[in-house]
Amino acid sequence: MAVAYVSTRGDAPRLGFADAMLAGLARDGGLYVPETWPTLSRDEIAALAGRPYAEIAEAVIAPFVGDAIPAPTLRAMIQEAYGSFRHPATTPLVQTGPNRFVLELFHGPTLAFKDVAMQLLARLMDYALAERGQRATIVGATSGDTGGAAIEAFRGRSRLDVFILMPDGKVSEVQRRQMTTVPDVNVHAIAIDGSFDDAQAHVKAMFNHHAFRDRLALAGVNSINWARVLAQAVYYFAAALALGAPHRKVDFVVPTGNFGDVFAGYVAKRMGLPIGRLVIATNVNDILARTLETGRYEVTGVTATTSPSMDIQVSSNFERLLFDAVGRDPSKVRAAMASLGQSGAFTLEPDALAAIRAEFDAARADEATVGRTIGAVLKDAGYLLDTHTAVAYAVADHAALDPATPTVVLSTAHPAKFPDAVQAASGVRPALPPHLADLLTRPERLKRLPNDVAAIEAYVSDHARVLRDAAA
Ligand SMILES: Cc1ncc(COP(=O)(O)O)c(C=O)c1O
Ligand SMILES: N[C@@H](CCOP(=O)(O)O)C(=O)O
Repeated sequence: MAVAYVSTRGDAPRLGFADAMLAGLARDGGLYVPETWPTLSRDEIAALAGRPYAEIAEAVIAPFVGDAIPAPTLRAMIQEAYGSFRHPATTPLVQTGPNRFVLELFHGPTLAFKDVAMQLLARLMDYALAERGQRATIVGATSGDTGGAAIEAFRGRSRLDVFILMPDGKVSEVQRRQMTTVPDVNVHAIAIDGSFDDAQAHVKAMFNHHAFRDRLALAGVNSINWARVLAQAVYYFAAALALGAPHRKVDFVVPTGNFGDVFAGYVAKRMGLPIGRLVIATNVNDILARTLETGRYEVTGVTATTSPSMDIQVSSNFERLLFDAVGRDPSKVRAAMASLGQSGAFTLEPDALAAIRAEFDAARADEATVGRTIGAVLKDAGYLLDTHTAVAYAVADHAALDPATPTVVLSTAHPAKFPDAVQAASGVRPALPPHLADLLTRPERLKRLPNDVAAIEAYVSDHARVLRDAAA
């Protein structure tokens, strides 16, 4: 049966899978979520043990897609998407200690976990647009990895232009170059004089500017897009199955910024995967750790760290969790988001906080701890962590988790994306894999714009092929 999608703010059309995917942000400013959670039975989960990643992906994703895409077409897209990964397991597990595992999510083309969802999303969106004979204009915000993964996945696609906003000077050189060295005409890398939170706010403002959104046929590739989160739920299944699920529980520790990745773990749990604890690991930009501690979600300034992709204060997907935590009452979500817009904060009701604490723990790791962790894990386990993964590894070291339950630390990026920080912490300078070996000498193309949504809208309007074709 087809699942329908509703907005967390309750005032946008109820949509099917393809429309929700193409919509990105709901028209009321909320995020689409499934109206009900499809589940897999214990036997259905058990039957996936030992199956290839693509088969697990199909079993997890198909119930959310319903009849929007014929099953053989979906299967082919999934197989093609993960065929581009450099590891046969797609997302392999590496044991680094007693009951401690690292889930390597960085074997896709841009060396970050974003590839897992983005390689599939590009195929899903292309298919949906081709079915309708339409084009779209993607606007996205990045703190480093979403942009590169989106550009790689959508480059050269005739139905889509992609405009990515990054905070100028605040992503690593490798991350910047993955966005600026792609010559395809449908790719536009834009640096704004602001933070990731500013970039994300501009993207949401463009979606909430309905005349602009409709004229450009805007689409989103950030985790505001439900399909992104859905594709990320798959690796929780793959990892847990490899460690004995559904016959035993697994805990996950997730380096967190925009709350998409750890929310995907929550989705897997809602579907029936026996996950124990979901641990939110933040760097010193610790809004989520503070929220779980105090019940108050309060935005403060962003501090630059060695894990730049997690230098985020406004965690978009927290709104999806909030929706469930307040009993799916959209008026409560609207009130919280209005308060966030007006005063930069909202307070969780005691029941909502208790519901969140029932599933999640949260803690932060400071810069010194992250550096020490990279050095210690290399020394003790012979394993080189990237800085984001190290945040989660450090949090896992101190979390009150059951030692008898396997702990999986999500490794969201390859260390070679952050060579300076990793070298400073470990003495080892990680090398880029062969397909990116000449990245640092490729010519760059980057547009710099002020931190101003009107200037960004003007640039997108001037360059989007949707409008040029309409005018021709
Ligand atoms: C390497 C890396 N780790 C962790 C995160 C945080 O993930 P999320 O934003 O889904 O919480 C990001 C950014 O999304 C990232 O690029
Ligand atoms: N950390 C991300 C920020 C955007 O997150 P998303 O999951 O909502 O796309 C990045 O690296 O760009």
